[in-house]
Amino acid sequence: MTSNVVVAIDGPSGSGKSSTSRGVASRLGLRYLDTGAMFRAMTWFMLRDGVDVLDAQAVAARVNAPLIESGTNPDHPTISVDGRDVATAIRERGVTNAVSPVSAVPEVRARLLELQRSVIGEGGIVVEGRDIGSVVWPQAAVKVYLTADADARATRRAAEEGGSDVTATQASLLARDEIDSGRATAPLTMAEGAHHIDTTPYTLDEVISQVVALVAEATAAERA
Ligand SMILES: Nc1ncnc2c1ncn2[C@@H]1O[C@H](COP(=O)(O)OP(=O)(O)OP(=O)(O)O)[C@@H](O)[C@H]1O
Ligand SMILES: Nc1ccn([C@H]2C[C@H](O)[C@@H](COP(=O)(O)O)O2)c(=O)n1
Repeated sequence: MTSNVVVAIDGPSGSGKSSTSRGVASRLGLRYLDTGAMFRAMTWFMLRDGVDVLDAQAVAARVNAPLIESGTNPDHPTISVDGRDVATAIRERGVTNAVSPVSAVPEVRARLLELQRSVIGEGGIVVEGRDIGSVVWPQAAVKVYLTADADARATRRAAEEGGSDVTATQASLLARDEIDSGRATAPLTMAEGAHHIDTTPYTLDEVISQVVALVAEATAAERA
């Protein structure tokens, strides 16, 4: 009975959205959509095209040019731009530093919103980002807002990157949070009806189990 469910997972940078969402989708046999990867793919395209990413008009003028495609298998998610696999390229520092200003351009959000909704379609999917429960799919059966202390987020991310400097990593995460929370269109916010999970004291497996339990509860309530 979870087949058409939509699970919306939002939260600040590095709070555990991707790992939790993939784990939940895998356990429940659902699809998975990483909307951050779509914004990163758009940013990668702009940088490759030589667009000044701080010039909102220049970004808006090119917004319809790239074909962005997301594969939704949680065990092997993919992302491509004009048929080219950009899964690794979109995680590079240049994209990470430019993605928040590009994401604040209303035309970028409008184009990707349409794409995100078309992928969600009939449901059966875990979708993660910043505005999924508030804007993209406010009718989601389960909405989760993940957070973690800035120290925990930076330590986890630095370890994932193979020992990056924790202080610099934390500064980068917090800078993105500030732009993502402060933008005029679809800012990062906890959606109405969302369950807040502070992941700081929990292992990834424990957080996945908590979300799986919320999905079971919501789908049981729907059946009753
Ligand atoms: N509950 C947890 N306990 C310990 N480590 C965790 C937990 N959740 C996630 N992690 C680890 O923290 C790191 C960041 O997690 P993840 O990439 O899922 O965050 P995110 O919110 O999707 O980040 P971003 O917004 O930058 O895409 C990863 O290395 C992940 O394995
Ligand atoms: N729904 C979303 C998802 C992502 N973004 C922007 C803001 C993030 O800083 C950036 C990269 O996302 P991440 O890979 O860190 O999840 O994309 C957004 O504005 N809305």
